[in-house]
Amino acid sequence: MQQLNFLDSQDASVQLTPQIIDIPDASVIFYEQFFSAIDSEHIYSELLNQTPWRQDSITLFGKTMLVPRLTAWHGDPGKSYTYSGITMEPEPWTPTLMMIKNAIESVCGVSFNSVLINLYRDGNDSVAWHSDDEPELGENPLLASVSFGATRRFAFKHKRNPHLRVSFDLSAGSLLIMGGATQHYWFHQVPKTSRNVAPRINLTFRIIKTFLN
Ligand SMILES: O=C(O)CCC(=O)C(=O)O
Ligand SMILES: [Fe+2]
Repeated sequence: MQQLNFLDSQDASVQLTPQIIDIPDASVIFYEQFFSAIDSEHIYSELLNQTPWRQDSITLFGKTMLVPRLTAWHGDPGKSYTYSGITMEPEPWTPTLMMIKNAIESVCGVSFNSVLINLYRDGNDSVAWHSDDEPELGENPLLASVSFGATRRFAFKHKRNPHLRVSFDLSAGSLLIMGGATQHYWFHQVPKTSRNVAPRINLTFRIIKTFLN
């Protein structure tokens, strides 16, 4: 088995047993502690300092507002991505991002070509109900979501039966994998919280399709 706590090989506190999030019409797997606490702290401060954070705005129903979080987009050259009307050209992979990508690819069994990074500065930052179903992600996208920094709540809501909801905490070092029909049938969100929370960084690794793949 591959050594996953690659930054500090003395720290064996990683959890390599996946949990299945048992919801209908979806394929969701969760590793509560994929990266150790020590590795997670290290990765968090590297990402916080090295990432070219952007503050985007979106226009909805003629009203322009700031996106309630900072974002960055890294990936292979040419894998541009349109997200809520914003087209992003990818920044290059950094050694930190490559290390995370290699670690998660070893359990996902695919090769990701891009990553969207979100910085939730405090409890006022959030991501509203959505599904990652943009056409460039393909029919049944596989998304791997890694979190560092403060713990935030993550929730799923079924599109056809909104009473069907599941939520759980994403803490530092966790890995959530969504595949199969998940994006067809479910929305997800990270709601605002009135609790006094420190910043959180989330990365969603994605596969952007082009005419070549
Ligand atoms: O921050 C998270 O856990 C989720 C982010 C997300 O859903 C997205 O960027 O599409
Ligand atoms: Fe998402």
